[in-house]
Amino acid sequence: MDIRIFETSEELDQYAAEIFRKLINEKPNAVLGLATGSTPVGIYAKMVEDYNHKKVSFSGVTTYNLDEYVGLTPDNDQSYAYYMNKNLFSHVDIPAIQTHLPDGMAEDPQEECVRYEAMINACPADIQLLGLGHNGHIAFNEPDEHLSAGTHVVQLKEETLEANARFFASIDEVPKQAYTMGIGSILKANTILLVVRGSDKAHIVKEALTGPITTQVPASLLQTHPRVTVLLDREAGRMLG
Ligand SMILES: O=P(O)(O)OC[C@H]1O[C@](O)(CO)[C@@H](O)[C@@H]1O
Repeated sequence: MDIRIFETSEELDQYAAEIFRKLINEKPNAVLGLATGSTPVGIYAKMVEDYNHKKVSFSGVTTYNLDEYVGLTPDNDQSYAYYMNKNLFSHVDIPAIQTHLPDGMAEDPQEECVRYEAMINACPADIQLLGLGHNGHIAFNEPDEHLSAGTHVVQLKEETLEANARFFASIDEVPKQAYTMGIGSILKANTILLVVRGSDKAHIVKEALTGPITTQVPASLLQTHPRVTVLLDREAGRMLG
């Protein structure tokens, strides 16, 4: 595991965007696994900057997002489809047909999971970007006695609803269910890029990266992957020896 700690968020964003730029320049038809939440916003901004400076083109790239809320339409400003358009897709030259998220409005959630999982399996990610939840969740794989390997619908934990309430008018508006790639789907990526910021995540960073591998800390399963790069700001990395 390659762990890097950055003095500033700007340096972290720059470094992460460079990883994507190099990959895409070497492999223009790269498959990117993408994440949402507050963590990757600055990284996407740098990727857009690189595109504007003609350092990279996304025209051949395919993307798969980790998750989506159940019941939100793509034009709902809290859906992850909306987030991706706002932060990345609408600013670069990626054709919409090459971008994929679970369909929050699918009529049959079970069928939607099967459809999404089949797509990911047919096209494994060259790189998977991940944020980290305060309880150790990755995508929406919440701590539990058992974790699912494939794409599935999850019931979000109270702490996740609380953490994500900041994006909604009130906690009651946060959808209670979400589609998420499973841990097995995530671990199929060739390379994993875990990004964490902030002092409030220092404890879970230490637990996930150096503690026992347990389903109670879903991110700890990343310790089993051969190619993981972890980018931390100084605050998130403060508890690592
Ligand atoms: O980047 P944030 O907003 O702290 O969120 C961390 C994690 O939580 C989620 O947003 C889901 O709650 C993930 O998609 C993300 O990786």
